[in-house]
Amino acid sequence: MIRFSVNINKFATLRNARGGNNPDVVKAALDCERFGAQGITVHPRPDERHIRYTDVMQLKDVVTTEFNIEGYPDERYQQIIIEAKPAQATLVPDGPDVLTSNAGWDTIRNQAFLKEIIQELKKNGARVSIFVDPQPHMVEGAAKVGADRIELYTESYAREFLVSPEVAVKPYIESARVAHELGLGVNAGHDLDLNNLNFFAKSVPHLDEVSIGHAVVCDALYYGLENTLQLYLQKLKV
Ligand SMILES: CC(=O)[C@@H](O)[C@H](O)COP(=O)(O)O
Ligand SMILES: NCC(=O)COP(=O)(O)O
Repeated sequence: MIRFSVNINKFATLRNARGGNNPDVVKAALDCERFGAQGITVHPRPDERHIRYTDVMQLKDVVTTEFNIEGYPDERYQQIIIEAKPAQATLVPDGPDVLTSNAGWDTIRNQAFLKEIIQELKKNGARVSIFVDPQPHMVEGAAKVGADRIELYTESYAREFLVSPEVAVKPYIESARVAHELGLGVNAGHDLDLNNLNFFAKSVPHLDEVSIGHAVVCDALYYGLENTLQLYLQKLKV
């Protein structure tokens, strides 16, 4: 079974646009769980443009599915992991000023840094996943630094899917195989949507989890949140 984690960042973007508490991000997380999500993902960025530190601290007490916290592992992020104790910590190499995540880790160049951070995060009981491009040597690097899982960065899949789904998915199939052989779990995310998800889920072996946020919230505007989550869950039945 491929697990579906809903990234709730964009609920917070909408809330922050008016300064009040509408939509209520905690309620959104609980509703996503009620409608079938098997995990809740957040990516609290340093400028708190969507998820805030205080959201994470409220969510940690109420999320009953897998809580996944993404972020660049600076001191602020490490402190969040210590306090929130999520089931999964997903390390992303984003600079503080990026619009959204735009690359995977260079697991070779950052070997020493990642090794040390991962050891520390694991002391807090978190499973550690690292965000990588679909390149077998980066997956091998992820195993060497002690990650439990990789998250395959699917932006290029989503873009190239529009031209040729088979070509787009090829590097992901290869990377997932390598990860599995090395004993790593396989997550995936970024720009997955109702059009491209089923082909990805059917094609990529050993897929444990996808995290999807932006498209879920866009689709919910048209179909409603409960229907939208059901549509995504259907696409993951392979
Ligand atoms: C790590 C990742 O893949 C991202 O998709 C991320 O969580 C999205 O972040 P934003 O919602 O800030 O664009
Ligand atoms: N890890 C990817 C994620 O959480 C959501 O990415 P997106 O669906 O908002 O692009």
